[in-house]
Amino acid sequence: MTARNIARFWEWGRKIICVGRNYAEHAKELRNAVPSEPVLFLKPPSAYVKEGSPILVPRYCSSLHHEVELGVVIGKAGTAIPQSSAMEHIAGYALCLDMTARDIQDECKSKGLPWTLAKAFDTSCPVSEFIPKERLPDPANVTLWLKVNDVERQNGSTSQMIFSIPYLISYISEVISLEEGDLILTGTPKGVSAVQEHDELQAGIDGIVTMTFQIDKTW
Ligand SMILES: O=C(O)/C=C/C(=O)CC(=O)C(=O)O
Ligand SMILES: [Mg+2]
Repeated sequence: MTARNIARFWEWGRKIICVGRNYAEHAKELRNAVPSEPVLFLKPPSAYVKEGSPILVPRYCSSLHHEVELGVVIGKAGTAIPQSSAMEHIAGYALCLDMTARDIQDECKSKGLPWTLAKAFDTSCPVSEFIPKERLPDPANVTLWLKVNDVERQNGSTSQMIFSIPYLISYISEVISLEEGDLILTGTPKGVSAVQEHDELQAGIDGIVTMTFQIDKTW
């Protein structure tokens, strides 16, 4: 079998594990309590979208929100990984968007239902190019930003995360074994807002990566 290229992790069909409410200011802007344990949910591999293809608004959604997040790409499989060796399991990073059907999420929350329709639809996980680990030596201190039609909406540092990357890898891998090519979305800083058809989203990590996506309708 040909060796797969980790730089094209989004083609591997591996799982996407998302962490929610990992920034206190974002938890507060949505009137949520700051969590004492990580909040986890999943996206399927069909959620991936790369630059050049549009982010699609699900037919049933009337409030699609952007959430810019640092993604961690797993390079070495593991179960119950100790925090002390967690960083050894990372191959690299990607800038990611956790696109969220906020109206549907609110409805799910009020009914006590899972967030699948709000978080796991096709194109709900736009990703940048792969960032090799060596290019981001201090992932706990990088600034993520996002603009909609050239207006800045999000700008936050990963230093504001409640749960660190080693803690998240350890916590997740106690429950869900991590495999090479898996992606962990580490949560969004404050400033999430709604986008419309034809909007242009630009996001970046200064000096490391930028990416641009257009919003389109599903039909
Ligand atoms: O609980 C809510 O109202 C919303 C939570 C999220 O969407 C969590 C995230 O995905 C995040 O914090 O990044
Ligand atoms: Mg999120």
